[in-house]
Amino acid sequence: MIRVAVTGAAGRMGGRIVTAIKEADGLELAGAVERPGHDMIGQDAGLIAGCGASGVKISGSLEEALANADVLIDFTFPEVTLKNLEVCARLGKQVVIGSTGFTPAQRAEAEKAAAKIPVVLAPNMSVGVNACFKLLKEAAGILGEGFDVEIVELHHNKKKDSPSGTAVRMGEVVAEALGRDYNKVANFHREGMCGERTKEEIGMQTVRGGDIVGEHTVYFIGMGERIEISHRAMSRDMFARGAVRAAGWLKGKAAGMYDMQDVLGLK
Ligand SMILES: NC(=O)C1=CN([C@@H]2O[C@H](COP(=O)(O)OP(=O)(O)OC[C@H]3O[C@@H](n4cnc5c(N)ncnc54)[C@H](O)[C@@H]3O)[C@@H](O)[C@H]2O)C=CC1
Ligand SMILES: O=C(O)C1=N[C@H](C(=O)O)C[C@H](O)C1
Repeated sequence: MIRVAVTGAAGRMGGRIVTAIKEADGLELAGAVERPGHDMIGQDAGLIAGCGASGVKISGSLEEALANADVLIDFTFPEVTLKNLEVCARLGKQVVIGSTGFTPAQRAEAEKAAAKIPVVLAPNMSVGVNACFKLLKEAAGILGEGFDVEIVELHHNKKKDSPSGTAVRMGEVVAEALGRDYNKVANFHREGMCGERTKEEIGMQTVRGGDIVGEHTVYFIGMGERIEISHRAMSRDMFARGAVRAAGWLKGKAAGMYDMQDVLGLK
């Protein structure tokens, strides 16, 4: 049995992950953590998630939640994730990270911790989005320079980072396939007399509102034709199932940084 602890256990993703662990074969919930001072500390993690009593109380201490766990699933925020990674590296626990919004410096810090323990870090745990990454590489390779690339993402009004981690990864995949540097060609802002679109830029547009779970479209816009590769998430459950699958996959893996493409055998 693989014993899993979950951070952000009372959050939007945390509750779905607690439920997905309950539904998975070969894994069990061994710990749950929330931000110190959170109202749900001391409550049963399964009851808070709505999937029935789990016998695991939400703790305010990561060390306490990890005491009986092999692996941590962390969907919180980059600053919190990096602190949690440090603790896991010290205790020799495996980690699955779904948090998004890492700066390049924060990403480098995560890579450093992953030299000591096996870590899966992915901005999107769904099979569909990971299939889209492959399709985008192929589409960009076929369409080449003749098509303008624009990426639009839509999410709920509580999302804190922009653009989404998934949109950034989509931009990186397309840029790499076209021989461009995403950090140089991503254009996040057009306003006023900003001039004509350059051939190289990749436009990154963000929409926020209501309860949209997550939608991403990459437009390849040519002269007289347009290709759109879209993914729409209808619930958070497939993200949670992907994270749980990654937690099972980590068993026996060497220290290092992995992503969902590794877990799904798409590399
Ligand atoms: N990789 C993927 O497939 C997906 C990634 N995400 C990402 O997951 C992250 C979380 O998203 P949501 O669940 O919507 O946010 P949320 O705000 O609902 O949940 C985050 C939870 O973390 C808790 N938290 C804050 N500080 C903490 C600490 N020190 N220790 C333990 N818990 C702490 C908060 O109290 C909250 O309950 C975001 O970065 C989001 O972009 C979301 C969906 C899918
Ligand atoms: O915050 C969210 O909700 C989501 N975040 C991820 C991202 O930033 O790409 C994945 C998903 O779209 C939901």
